[in-house]
Amino acid sequence: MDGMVIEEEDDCPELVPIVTTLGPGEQIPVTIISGYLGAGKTTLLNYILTEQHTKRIAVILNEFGEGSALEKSLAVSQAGELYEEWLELSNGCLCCSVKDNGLKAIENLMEKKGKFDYILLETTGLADPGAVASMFWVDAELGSDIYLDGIVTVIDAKYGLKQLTEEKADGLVNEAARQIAVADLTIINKTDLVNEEELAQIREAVRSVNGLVKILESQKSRVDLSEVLDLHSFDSTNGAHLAEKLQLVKDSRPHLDKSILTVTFEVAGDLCEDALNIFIQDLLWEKMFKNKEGQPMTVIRLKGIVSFAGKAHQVMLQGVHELYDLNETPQLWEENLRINRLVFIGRNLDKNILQEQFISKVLEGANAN
Ligand SMILES: Nc1nc2c(ncn2[C@@H]2O[C@H](COP(=O)(O)OP(=O)(O)OP(=O)(O)O)[C@@H](O)[C@H]2O)c(=O)[nH]1
Ligand SMILES: [Zn+2]
Repeated sequence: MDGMVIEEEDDCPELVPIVTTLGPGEQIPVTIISGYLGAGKTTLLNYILTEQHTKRIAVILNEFGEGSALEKSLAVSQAGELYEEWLELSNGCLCCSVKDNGLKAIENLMEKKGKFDYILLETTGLADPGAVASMFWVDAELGSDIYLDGIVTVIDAKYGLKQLTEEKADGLVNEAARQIAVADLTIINKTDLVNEEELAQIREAVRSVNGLVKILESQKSRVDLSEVLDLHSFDSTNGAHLAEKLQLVKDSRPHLDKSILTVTFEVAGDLCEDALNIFIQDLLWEKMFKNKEGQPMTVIRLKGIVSFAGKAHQVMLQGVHELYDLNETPQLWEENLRINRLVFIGRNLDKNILQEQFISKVLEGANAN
């Protein structure tokens, strides 16, 4: 090796060309499993692995090891058999680690072990699942083999309420509330530890944060897996299902002080597509909208079905943090029944202000400019 420059061993898993053996539409779903410390995430993973025998499932666990080193375990399960591979990641921050290395690590593993049918990703208890979700979402646009199927948040029936009401310094968003805000499905676990009244309280608190989320209850994270896997939460071919759901959403009562909550409204008519993009960007990126107290509205999750002038099909709107997407669904509008429905989950949201802005800026014909 005389005279040769030896490159430092990189912490990054080696780069592997992505050989796509999957046909179109054969992408692999990723379900993100989030939840506060000790809520029952690993218990849920283990339950899925023992119950689900027909799928080859890859599990990504993120646990903090000694010091700042994060050890990342990749395990593959088939018919309940587990084998593991360890990846050392230099970065203590999950979302950054995943952003830089995670997808490559998954693709790398698939190279070596063959394709999986499903990927489960357990985030650490304090992680923001929205940040992890965004990473898969961005990649989906780059034509990845992997797509985000849904975000599942496990909640501790006994301590969940306390975790939700914990005040954060400097106006930071409570992590437990954030995890519920971005979830497609929540599982209130450890129901054996509470009575009916306590269970009703936590259920109500979850609903007050996220008016759209499905709520299951469990002991030892035992839930019907058909309610957890293959949710297709972000799939525009699922537009009819979302449209139905949006009709049932109600504004949530602020349950907790300064909390995250859900607001929803519907407006009949056609929208201007460019104006909608500007409205969403002003809201998500520029944080231009303020509530009556002058605090900027922060949207964590956004969903909607909207109607564009001249388009026969319904369009699905999806947003997580600062990312959003508009996709045409297979659903056709019924003439004269074009009703835009939007649901916003976040902080400092003022429904009336949002709705007024939406009508004056985005609705065709109502435009004052
Ligand atoms: N009583 C009771 N205990 C449970 C239930 N589900 C899980 N546990 C226990 O709660 C503890 C935490 O469960 P985990 O599945 O490790 O929780 P986790 O969310 O993965 O925890 P972290 O990864 O440390 O954040 C374990 O001791 C479980 O056995 C339940 O339904 N009832
Ligand atoms: Zn765990």
